Order: sequence, then C-alpha cells, then structure tokens
Amino acid sequence: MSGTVEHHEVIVIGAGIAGLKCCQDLNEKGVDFLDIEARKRFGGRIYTDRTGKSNYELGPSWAHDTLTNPLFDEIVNSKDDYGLYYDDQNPYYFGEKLEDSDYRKFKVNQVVKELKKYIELVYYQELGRKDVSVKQIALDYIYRQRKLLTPEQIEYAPQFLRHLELWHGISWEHMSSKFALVDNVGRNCCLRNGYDQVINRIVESLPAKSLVKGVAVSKIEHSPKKIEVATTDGHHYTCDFLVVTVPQSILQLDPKETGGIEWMPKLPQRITEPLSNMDFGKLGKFVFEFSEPFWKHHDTDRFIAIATPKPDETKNVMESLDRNQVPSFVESNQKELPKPWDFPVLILNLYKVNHVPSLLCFTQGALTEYIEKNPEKAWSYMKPIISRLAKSPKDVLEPENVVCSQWTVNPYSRGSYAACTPGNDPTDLVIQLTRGMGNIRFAGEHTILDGAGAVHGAWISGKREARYILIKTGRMEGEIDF
Ligand SMILES: Cc1cc2nc3c(=O)[nH]c(=O)nc-3n(C[C@H](O)[C@H](O)[C@H](O)COP(=O)(O)OP(=O)(O)OC[C@H]3O[C@@H](n4cnc5c(N)ncnc54)[C@H](O)[C@@H]3O)c2cc1C
Repeated sequence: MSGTVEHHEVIVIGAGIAGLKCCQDLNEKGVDFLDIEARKRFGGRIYTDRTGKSNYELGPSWAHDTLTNPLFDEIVNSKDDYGLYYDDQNPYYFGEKLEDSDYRKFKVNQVVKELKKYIELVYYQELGRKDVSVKQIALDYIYRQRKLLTPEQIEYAPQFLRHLELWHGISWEHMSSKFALVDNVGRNCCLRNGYDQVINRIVESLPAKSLVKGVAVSKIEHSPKKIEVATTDGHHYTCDFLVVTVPQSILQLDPKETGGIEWMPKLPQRITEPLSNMDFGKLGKFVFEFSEPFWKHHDTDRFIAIATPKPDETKNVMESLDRNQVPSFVESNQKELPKPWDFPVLILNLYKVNHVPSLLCFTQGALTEYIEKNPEKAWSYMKPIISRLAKSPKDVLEPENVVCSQWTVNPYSRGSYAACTPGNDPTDLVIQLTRGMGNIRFAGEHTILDGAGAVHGAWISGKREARYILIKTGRMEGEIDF
C-alpha cells in the first residue's frame, strides 16, 4: 500500500450495533479508534423508517431473550422512553378461505406444538441424526402420527409450521430442522418508539471525528507485525487491532463485488470452510399506511396469513400415507413469480401497537427478493391477503404510502441474517471467528451462539472484542476466556 497512511490503535469496520458497541467500550477507556462504515448512515441492519405517519422498523422490531438480554436491561433502566410493549397476544390465523375459528376447530395449533416437540426429540435422542429440511421433518412426523391425525391436521399443521420462515427468512424447503426451533429465553418485547434510539444514544456518546460513513473498506493486508486497511475513497490506514463487524454475507462475498473485501493473505481455511457452510436469510418488511384501519380485529396485535396447501402436494401426501410410505416432497419452482397465498406472511397490526392505521408485513426468501426488487408490486401481492382481514371487500382501501425494506438489494447486507440450511452448523464458524486471527478480531450477529442472529447477540460480540483489546493492552484486568 502506498500514499499517506493514517494510524489508529484500533480500526473497526462497520457501524452496526456490534461495531458501535465495541467503539463505545473502547472510547470509555480512552482508546484511539476509527470506525469505518460503508453506508451513509449508522446502525446497519437496525433501521427505523421515519418518513410516514409513525416510525416503522424495517430491521429489528423486538428485543429477544429478555430474561438474559443485557442490552434490554440497559434499555429498561435508561431514562429514555423506548415505548416498550409486549405484542405477544395469541395471533389471529387466517387463510385464503379459512378463519381462525376453523383452524381452532381443527386443533391445528395443538398438532404444531407436538410437531415441534417431535423435532426436538429426534435430534435429542439421536445425536448424529442427519439434518433434514423443516418440510421433510414435518412429513416424517405426519407419517409417524398418521393414524392419529385428521385430514385437516395433515393438510394445515405443516403450513402453520412455516411461521418459522418468518423467523429465519428462508423457505422451509431449505431450512435446517435441527436449528429451526426458536426457544426464546423470556418474552419478546417491541420497542415502539424506534430501535434507532439505541443506535443514536451510542453515536451521540462517541467523538464525531472517530466515525467515518459512506466509505467502504476494500482491502485488508496483514502480517504478524502490521495491519493495513484500504478504503474505496483511496485512504490507507494502519492499526494495532482491527475489529471486522461486516455481515457474514460480506465475508462470503467475492472481493470484486461492491462491499467485498480483499484479504492479503487470504482468510485461513479454518474460517473459509465453515463460512462456506452457512447460509444467509432474506427476511423482508413491507409497511402499508392507510387513511383509516379498515380491517376487523382492531385489538389483535398480529395476524398470520397461512399459505394455501398445494392440492397436488396434499394428494401426494395422502397417497403415500395410504401406501404406508413416508411422504417426500418435490422442491417448488422458485423461478415462478410468487403468487399470493404461496407463502406465509406475518402482519403486525400497528393500529393496536402504535395507534396508526398501518400494517407491517414480514416475508421470507424468494418473496422478499421479489418484492424488494419490485417494490411497486408490494401492494398488488399483499392486497388479496390483507383484503381477507376487511369486514367486506368494498371496505378495502388503497394504501396512501408503502415503505419497503431493501435488505437483499443493499450491497452491504445482501440479506437479513445468518441462517442454516440442512447440514449447516453455526458452531464451527462461531468458534473460528471468536478465536480471531491474532489482533484481527471479528464481531457481529454471526460470531456468537447466545443471541445468534439478534441485536443483543451482535451487541454482546462487540463488547467481547472491546474487552479483548482492553485486556491485551493492559487497560482492563481479566482473563481472555476464548
Ligand atoms: C428484517 C430484519 C428483521 C430483524 N428482526 C430482528 C428482531 O426483531 N430482533 C433482533 O434482535 N434482531 C433482528 N434482526 C437482526 C439484527 O438486526 C441483526 O442481528 C443486527 O442488527 C446485526 O448487527 P451487526 O452489527 O452484526 O451487523 P450490521 O448491523 O449489518 O453492521 C455491519 C455494518 O458493516 C457495514 N459494512 C458492510 N460491508 C462493509 C465494508 N466493506 N466496509 C465498511 N463497512 C461495511 C454495513 O453497512 C453495516 O452497517 C433483524 C434483521 C433484519 C434484517
């Protein structure tokens, strides 16, 4: 590297929650640092849209694991009003033709509960068991319980299980069943006044000169003696410690792509191998703002639109069961344009939560990609689904404003967060990234198991790496326990 070189004790790449938390802890101990962020704003995957009638979360909505979430504890004890709200009333389920009361009559939720227990049990009882997709394991369960299930339960319980797609952002056909179940430690709490407040508080506490935005890191050259960083605006930096907090999708990216980073020498195989064994989800969020709430159930926090079972698939399943065979599935053609009712959709009723006549829809994988690429099609896709919530079709209003997430099309995220397809195991990658490469450290939601994929996990990982540096430089007492 040539030209003027600026030196900092620590360089942090990325100013999402992991990078910013790391900077906050370093700053408190007087460490000289520079945080380089590619986007023109701070916060990364935390993004609160404030262009409409209310604040809308296009990234995270909830604090998870609230019994063991140290960031949440800080939020609860802060002077700021985050508008904490538990939107965890039972959701209202509805389908193309069926209502919540129908699914209740069929006792679908009871079967889904058992199906989840079945998934837990099979991997617990047989540790080396081959990981299969969520869709396949649902069919295995149906086969096992075939004499005890009604036709409606066989048809709809697997579709209910697909709500997991709206956690992981990938299709159930491609989702690891071993890592699919979500067992939150404590209730999930919504930050009604905006997650961006968490980011703003940290940014306000840091010296402005130590935060650079709108500039991407393009190259990292390293040897045991020297770490050098080059950016897209032609600047060169050296540092004693480097903390890399870019998303897993960016670490996996070809360096020639926008956002990609060239490593010299290349990342070691112990990191690249587990990296290539991980997937990245595509959770999307779409807000529809109306002049008034035309939907029924004003008092319900959440609606879940259940995908319509495909008649030929149901027929195949029934025929396999008649033949006493485990049903198997044919992968659906992702190239077809998504049709309403092909996918489950989670809808937050912001009239209940934030007192605005708006609905916030969550989508997964192929559907997210499609709508994020074609935001003008968001309403035409959702209209038939949302219309089912109206008292009568003539009550349905056109939205006054539509706000769409852009996670899959943004070069610095390229999706939502780390996800597992069958056979993936996040443990190895987490171990290798936590171990780091000497003074090159890694933080972010993909570098931690407790809080993996979540805001608080990313926050804890940023804290972990600041602590590492503070101990290594003699500013903090303690043992490095990883
Ligand atoms: C739609 C959606 C919903 C979610 N819902 C929840 C939820 O309800 N609760 C929850 O806890 N979590 C949720 N999450 C996950 C949560 O948002 C993330 O886990 C967390 O914000 C990740 O923080 P991070 O610091 O690891 O990464 P990021 O926030 O992505 O920060 C990394 C930063 O690196 C920057 N960067 C990338 N490449 C470069 C480069 N070459 N040079 C410089 N900078 C670069 C990026 O621009 C980014 O700002 C959700 C995420 C999404 C997308």
